[in-house]
Amino acid sequence: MSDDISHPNPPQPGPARPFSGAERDAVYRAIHERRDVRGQFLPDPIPDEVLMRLLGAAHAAPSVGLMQPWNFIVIRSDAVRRDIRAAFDRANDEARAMFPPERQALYSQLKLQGITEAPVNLCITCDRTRGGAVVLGRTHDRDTDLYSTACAVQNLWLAARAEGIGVGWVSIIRDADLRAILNIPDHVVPVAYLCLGHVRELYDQPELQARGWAKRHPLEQMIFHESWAQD
Ligand SMILES: Cc1cc2c(cc1C)N(C[C@H](O)[C@H](O)[C@H](O)COP(=O)(O)O)c1[nH]c(=O)[nH]c(=O)c1N2
Repeated sequence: MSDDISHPNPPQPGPARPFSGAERDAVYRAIHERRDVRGQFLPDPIPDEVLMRLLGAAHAAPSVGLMQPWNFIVIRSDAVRRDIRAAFDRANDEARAMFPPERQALYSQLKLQGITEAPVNLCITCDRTRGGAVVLGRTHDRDTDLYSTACAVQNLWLAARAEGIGVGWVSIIRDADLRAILNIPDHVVPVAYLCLGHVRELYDQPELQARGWAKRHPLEQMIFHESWAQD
């Protein structure tokens, strides 16, 4: 059953305007040159209009049923960033201990956050109640609101690369600490805690790969045809 047929004046799509070669290259460049930034933040403030463009990119993300479940908690205060940093330090000690002993020395050498160096921190949250009890597209997978919020994070991350702003995602924090420090209510999930700031230098590959912690897999290994491939 569709009510489109009886719609007196159905909306019509406009032309799919093609990208020029340069525009297309710029999109791929942002994708491939985006990096997770931990140690290269400059102290220069991020102008409000730049931050608003980044938040506009996040807010333009796809979302299940157009739910737009996100909010953006903008954090500039030294006191809050110090509290978050302390929460990270506690969690990072726990995290290190979870790895096999032979990996712990290398883990200790990794810088995994730039919370106090980055002039802006941003917590992107997901309000699981937005849009009411039944949301189009979320009926059979409740977590699609969380996936939508991750799409917003990635939009911001790519736009930031184009703006010369580095972004670092910090997930080594206990959920309860984040909730307490930022006063986040129970029906809202903090999806991403991000550090933002200008950067002059970026790695040309994932820093975890450059430091010998992990390797990027070849694309060919990730593609299956018709069904999950057996080994
Ligand atoms: C959900 C999620 C959570 C985290 C990350 C990413 C994502 C997607 N990453 C960054 C991650 O290590 C990085 O993206 C990969 O190593 C690939 O590097 P590039 O992003 O290509 O530079 C990350 N990095 C870090 O130093 N501390 C962290 O807590 C996290 N947490």
